[in-house]
Amino acid sequence: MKVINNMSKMLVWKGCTMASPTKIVLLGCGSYNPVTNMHLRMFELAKDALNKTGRYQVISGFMSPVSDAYKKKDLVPAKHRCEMLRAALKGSDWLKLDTWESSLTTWTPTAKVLRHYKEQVESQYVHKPSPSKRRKKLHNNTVSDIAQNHIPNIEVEGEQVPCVKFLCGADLLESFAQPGLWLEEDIEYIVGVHGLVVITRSGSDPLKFIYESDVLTKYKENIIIVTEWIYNDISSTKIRRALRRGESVKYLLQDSVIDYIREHQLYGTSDNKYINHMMPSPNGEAGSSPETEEQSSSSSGEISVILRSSPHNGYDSSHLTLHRMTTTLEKLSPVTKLLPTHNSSKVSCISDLGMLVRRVKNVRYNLRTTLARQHLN
Ligand SMILES: Nc1ncnc2c1ncn2[C@@H]1O[C@H](COP(=O)(O)OP(=O)(O)OP(=O)(O)O)[C@@H](O)[C@H]1O
Ligand SMILES: NC(=O)c1ccc[n+]([C@@H]2O[C@H](COP(=O)(O)O)[C@@H](O)[C@H]2O)c1
Repeated sequence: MKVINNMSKMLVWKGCTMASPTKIVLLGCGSYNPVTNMHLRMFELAKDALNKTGRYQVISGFMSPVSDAYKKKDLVPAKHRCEMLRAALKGSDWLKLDTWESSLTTWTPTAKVLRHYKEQVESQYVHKPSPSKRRKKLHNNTVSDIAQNHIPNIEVEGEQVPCVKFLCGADLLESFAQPGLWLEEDIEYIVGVHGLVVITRSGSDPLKFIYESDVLTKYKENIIIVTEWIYNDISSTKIRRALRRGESVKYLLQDSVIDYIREHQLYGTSDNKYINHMMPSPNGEAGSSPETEEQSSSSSGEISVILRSSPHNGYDSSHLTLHRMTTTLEKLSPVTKLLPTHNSSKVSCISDLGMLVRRVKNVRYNLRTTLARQHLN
């Protein structure tokens, strides 16, 4: 009983009661180029941590991709980044995409995005539409919303205006110290008015960083650090690199995002048609009807053999099975005494651990076209 009494005292002292935790809307800003599982997980971590305090109740999370005007290296158009987010968020009932920031033709500092968001949330409470109207608008956030510049509606109960908190990784927090990157007054506004939820990231030390910053120390009560104990250093940069190199990104991104990337040939995947999915079954058949494509370059006399996971790839030249192609290659190398050379040729193939998969990427065999054809046929 004593414990409970002490606890309720503490909550009263903080200006809260167990019955009325502060409602929180989490806003994450980023490039989302592309959105990774870690971007999504950040929201889950933050929600759990805030709800567990008993002082807060997270009611919604919004992801706001930066506009094309940010001009970050390798940034694909906002249209694609929004679509990938939309696909990734289909599985969540509380996370949503906000296209307002990405729709602007100029880059918007994060403080301004937060201010805009705060105004939107507050205006929804002052002019609260009827629940039926709100429900109607809620799932209507399509790419065309970019033109409408509206913020998705927030499902709320009661009259308490939620607080908008900024969710970020510890690396973003530490970027506050980069000269010229953030305005002092913006940092003060973000931390002082909204507050931060910071997810730890490898190589960062947010506590030390806060200690070393006067402005962050001043508002340290408004900063909640959430430790990610399940070490996870996925970053969009690493994902783009893997895609560019034709490496699998499965289980790092949502499958729907991988499908979108492949369909639109983003991040250099047009050169690497095999980007995921293709785990052969134990009997040697690839799981998703792989196809191989033989292509020869008449000018150089070289041959490229490319595995494709798409069942309809638009080519009509002969298709080899995965197994046959692998075997053929293994036979060819010793016969022709041609070793893979690193700077010419392009052969992508996979074989298995128990049976097939070994993945050989971007290895080029200097084979004469005639010789290759003779052996392949
Ligand atoms: N693995 C991670 N752990 C913690 N925070 C992360 C992680 N990945 C991204 N974030 C955070 O997600 C937000 C959006 O970041 P952004 O889209 O720039 O992702 P990124 O993966 O860091 O991108 P890039 O690698 O392209 O710089 C930022 O606040 C960033 O700190
Ligand atoms: N001064 C600022 O408001 C400021 C500076 C740098 C990055 N950001 C934001 O941080 C987010 C992540 O940016 P990066 O992908 O460059 O880490 C983006 O939404 C970007 O707009 C804001």
